[in-house]
Amino acid sequence: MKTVLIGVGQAGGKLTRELVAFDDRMGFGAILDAVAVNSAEADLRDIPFETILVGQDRVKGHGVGGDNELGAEVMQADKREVLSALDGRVTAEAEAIFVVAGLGGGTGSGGAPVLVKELKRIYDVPVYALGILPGDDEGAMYQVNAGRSLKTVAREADSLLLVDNDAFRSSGESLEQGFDAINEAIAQRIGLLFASGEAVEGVAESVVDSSEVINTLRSGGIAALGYAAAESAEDAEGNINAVMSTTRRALLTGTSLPEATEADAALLVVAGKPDTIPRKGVERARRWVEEETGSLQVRGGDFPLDSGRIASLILLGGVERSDRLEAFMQRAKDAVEEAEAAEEREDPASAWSNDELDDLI
Ligand SMILES: Nc1nc2c(ncn2[C@@H]2O[C@H](COP(=O)(O)OP(=O)(O)OP(=O)(O)O)[C@@H](O)[C@H]2O)c(=O)[nH]1
Repeated sequence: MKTVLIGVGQAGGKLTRELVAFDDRMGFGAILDAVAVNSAEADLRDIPFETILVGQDRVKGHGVGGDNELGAEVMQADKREVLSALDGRVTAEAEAIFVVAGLGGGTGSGGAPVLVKELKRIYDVPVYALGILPGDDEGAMYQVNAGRSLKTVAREADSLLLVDNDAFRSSGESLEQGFDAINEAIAQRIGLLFASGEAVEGVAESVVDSSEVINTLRSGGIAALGYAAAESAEDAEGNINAVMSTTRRALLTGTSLPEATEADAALLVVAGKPDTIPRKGVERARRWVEEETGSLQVRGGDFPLDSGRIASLILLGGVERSDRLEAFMQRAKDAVEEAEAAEEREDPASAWSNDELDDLI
């Protein structure tokens, strides 16, 4: 799927940089172009593609300090600059636009929904968001920002592909220490998804096409991506069980949004050397995904790749009902209530000016 990426905020910019690096390293050519947008000048310094500084008159290049309403305002005020930087980058070849952002901060969390809405008015290709959820142990501000941003982005975008930072975290490591490794892991999975419609090697009928990705995301709402890989056997027959077990692991323990298994639609992509991909194993795995997700729309396809490993990549569309998401929204709602209670303690009159309390979930 030929894609144009827009990274917003620090996390958005770093993850976009990682995605571009992975696509280059693998020689896929699925990412047509990328830009990074931020209100913090320092965060744009290490970005090797076009950058746009927003909100300079308001925050003087210092970022919005986690204030996502300010993040939305500066994006709204400077949207013309961002959109004109995209001119000529979203070419006729582009099949999708992805806005990439951490949902817990200020610039990405506030700015991404504004940008998605504008892009949808201008372009005919689907506009997706790739949103990063804050870890469990991040502060209340991050949870509140992410709860609000998630709702708005999911409404505005054609689909919001969610990545939970906790899903990729190694034990004993702080979230910050792990960011580089987390970004690499996410970039590998999402990068394979972008490339999986590109069919670099092989032209068999079973090869997955970009339209399968788009159709899986068509139901809108929230999406997740699962991945697992194993050593490949020499031939297809020897990989029947491997495909089944990588598919199970991809869905049950390898998704970007843990415990998201119920879905409206799914796409199972099996990547590996064409003559080692077992038709029987792929069909069996696809039926298993159908049962497990409860979806009758499970698409499937191969991703021919010259590799000694065999991998399952599962894209899930419409995972709003997942326990993990409900738990997160509850966490965000609790954090909002706590913040409002603290505000009321300081200023009792503020209780009457606030109507957002019950609107979060
Ligand atoms: N996966 C991942 N998450 C990150 C990274 N950096 C920050 N985050 C997460 O993103 C959220 C913070 O968003 P940032 O992108 O740093 O903030 P911002 O959008 O630049 O906004 P301001 O700094 O407030 O202007 C937190 O929940 C972090 O856990 C990163 O490199 N990778």
